[in-house]
Amino acid sequence: MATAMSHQSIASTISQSSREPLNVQTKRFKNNSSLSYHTSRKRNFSKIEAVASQTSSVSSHNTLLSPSKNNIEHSKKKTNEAALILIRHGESLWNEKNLFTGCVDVPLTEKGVEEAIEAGKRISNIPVDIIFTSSLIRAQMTAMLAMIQHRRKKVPIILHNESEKAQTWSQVFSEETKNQSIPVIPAWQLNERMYGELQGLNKQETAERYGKQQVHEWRRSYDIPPPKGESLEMCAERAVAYFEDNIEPKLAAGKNVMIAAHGNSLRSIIMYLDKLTCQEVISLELSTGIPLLYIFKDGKFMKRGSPVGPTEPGVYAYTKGLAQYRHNLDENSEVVCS
Ligand SMILES: O=C(O)[C@@H](CO)OP(=O)(O)O
Repeated sequence: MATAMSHQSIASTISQSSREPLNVQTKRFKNNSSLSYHTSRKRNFSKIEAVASQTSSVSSHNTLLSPSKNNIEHSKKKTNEAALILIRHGESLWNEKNLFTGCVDVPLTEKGVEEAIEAGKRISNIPVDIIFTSSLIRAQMTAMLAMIQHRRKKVPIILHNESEKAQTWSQVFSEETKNQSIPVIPAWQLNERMYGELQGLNKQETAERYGKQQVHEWRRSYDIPPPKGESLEMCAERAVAYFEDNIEPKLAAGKNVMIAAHGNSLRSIIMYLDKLTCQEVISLELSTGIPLLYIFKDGKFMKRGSPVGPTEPGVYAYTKGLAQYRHNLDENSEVVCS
């Protein structure tokens, strides 16, 4: 392992320029980086859909995402308000073993499965039209397990856009079925920060070997990468760019979005949403399996905390749209929950 890492304190290594809010930095990345930034039952459902929102699509290649008649109708009712749910995956087998995980693709533990189900219950009354996940199984398991709890009972379907054949072979040919589905878009850009030569090492043992301070810098500083890995800044460069280019346009079109990702890719996105400084993000910690709600309105993100339960009244008071959606779910509960 490379050992010639900086031993400066976190405070002294964060440069003046790196204290700029991330939105400023992101613009700089874009300029300078070579990285690519780039019946009654039916009526009831329609009513819920109309409130939940709205429009079409990421890519015209995938039939799940191409605008159906229903969606075209909904697009007429487009609002500029949408819900954004962020969720860090449930506990993984390597979280349990206290190993640096990064981009190693390990599944959830039983506790992680339970956390994902619990998270799903907490957000079961909040509309979700499209899901973005990392390409890693722990985030995808979390998204799927959470959505199985959702009252709307739509089926989350992973879009396979890795090749033309994969797209063609996974097409759906029923409009009705499409309308009862939620597209799940995997993106490597939302993956956990690549932990370099720390991946697979025990966190405690690494601290004993290299010193607590050094390991803390590797884990929580903004711009110090672990040996041959990504710093949070590098992770933000790809995760925030993906968010801006692919997720924000969906929210702007009134789509309700859920993102299932990782501790550090989500820390970098939250840094962008909350306009945190490089100092402030250091102390930001995310628990596994805890959903966080934002409302996107008029181009701004409003932090709404973590819904503690599906019936928490406060959550639905945030916007008229959410309250109406919840009301419609309750009115049609015998249909929706069957
Ligand atoms: O090991 C990892 O990939 C991450 C998240 O579990 O660890 P850390 O908390 O050190 O960023």
